[in-house]
Amino acid sequence: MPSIIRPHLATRTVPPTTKQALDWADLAVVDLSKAADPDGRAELTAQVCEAMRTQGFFYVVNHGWTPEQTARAFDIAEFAFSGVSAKDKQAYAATMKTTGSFQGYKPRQYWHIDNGINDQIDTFNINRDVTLREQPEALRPFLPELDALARHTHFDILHPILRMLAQGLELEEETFVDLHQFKSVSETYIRFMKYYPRTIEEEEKTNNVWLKGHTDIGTVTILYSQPISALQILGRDGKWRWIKHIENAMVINIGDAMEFLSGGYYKATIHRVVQPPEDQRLRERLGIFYFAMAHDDTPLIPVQKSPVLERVGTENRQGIPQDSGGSVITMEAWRKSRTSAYGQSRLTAAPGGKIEEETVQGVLVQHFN
Ligand SMILES: O=C(O)CCC(=O)C(=O)O
Ligand SMILES: [Fe+2]
Repeated sequence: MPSIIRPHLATRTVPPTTKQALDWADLAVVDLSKAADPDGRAELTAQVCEAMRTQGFFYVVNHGWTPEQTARAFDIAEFAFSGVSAKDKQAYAATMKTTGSFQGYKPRQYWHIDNGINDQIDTFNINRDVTLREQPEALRPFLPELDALARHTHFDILHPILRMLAQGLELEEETFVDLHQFKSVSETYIRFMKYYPRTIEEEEKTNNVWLKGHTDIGTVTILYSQPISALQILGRDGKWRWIKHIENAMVINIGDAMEFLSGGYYKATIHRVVQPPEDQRLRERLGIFYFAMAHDDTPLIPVQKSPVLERVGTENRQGIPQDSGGSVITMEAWRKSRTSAYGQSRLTAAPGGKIEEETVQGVLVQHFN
């Protein structure tokens, strides 16, 4: 393989982890190097399925990407915000409302959080096929590295996880991989995300919530672990717990689309982002994510012929998404409706005041404060 030219970039100083004792979520750590042989895979499958049926989140380590490669990816993520002009960010703005796609730059303050307060988050999203759209000139020299990042995450992390999720349903191993080909019409994309510290008023009016509790739209979300603590998951006991940073690990969770495809066997876990603990409060928080979606034309109905689903039945918390005529909808229709509504739609407060709701394609979607 020809080696990739790596243009010079400033090296980010990685912020220290918090010293505070937080109520950490106790998540499984999956050693992906064991996936190479069948016995190891069987062991991991049991671990992954248990994690998905209980916590809904787990870590992946030994995934074949070095700490140096991860650090470089964060340097590029930083540059995507600091090295691209405001004019270009506007020229390459994401058009969620009109296209239902997050591709491009989302400016700060686009999403409503609570009580009239909007987000302080920049996002930049790029399809895994980095050639699909034109990108800002400043970013073009980094496209080969972004391509490598997407391919690594897709083939070395996403696909092994999808194989285990299929095996957990006693399906043919490639069932979900076949719905997530790298070369396909689908939205699967890299996201860079930068959170900025907020004013006291913003903190007070949102109860310190930076990104409302939600489930992800797609099938599998892969988050590059980073040191600023702020991500929390909602436990089955109704308690929010913090996700702890593990160096060079990935944090994995599934989204709505996998919940639909698995007939509710794997559940999309609710998570949110809150103000970091005191010793990290003034820092910016930079994130890298890989949001996987099934091929655009995939109908979001439970996969057929799963002996597990035949035994336990499908119990889908959210039901099956369908259009106004009652037809099953596709991944494309789901992601577009959710994306255009997100942070913009009028939500209805559910009794108790903590949850707001909306109906998207016939399915109840909840947002937590
Ligand atoms: O910033 C994080 O850690 C999580 C972000 C998130 O949940 C999302 O973008 O869907
Ligand atoms: Fe999320």
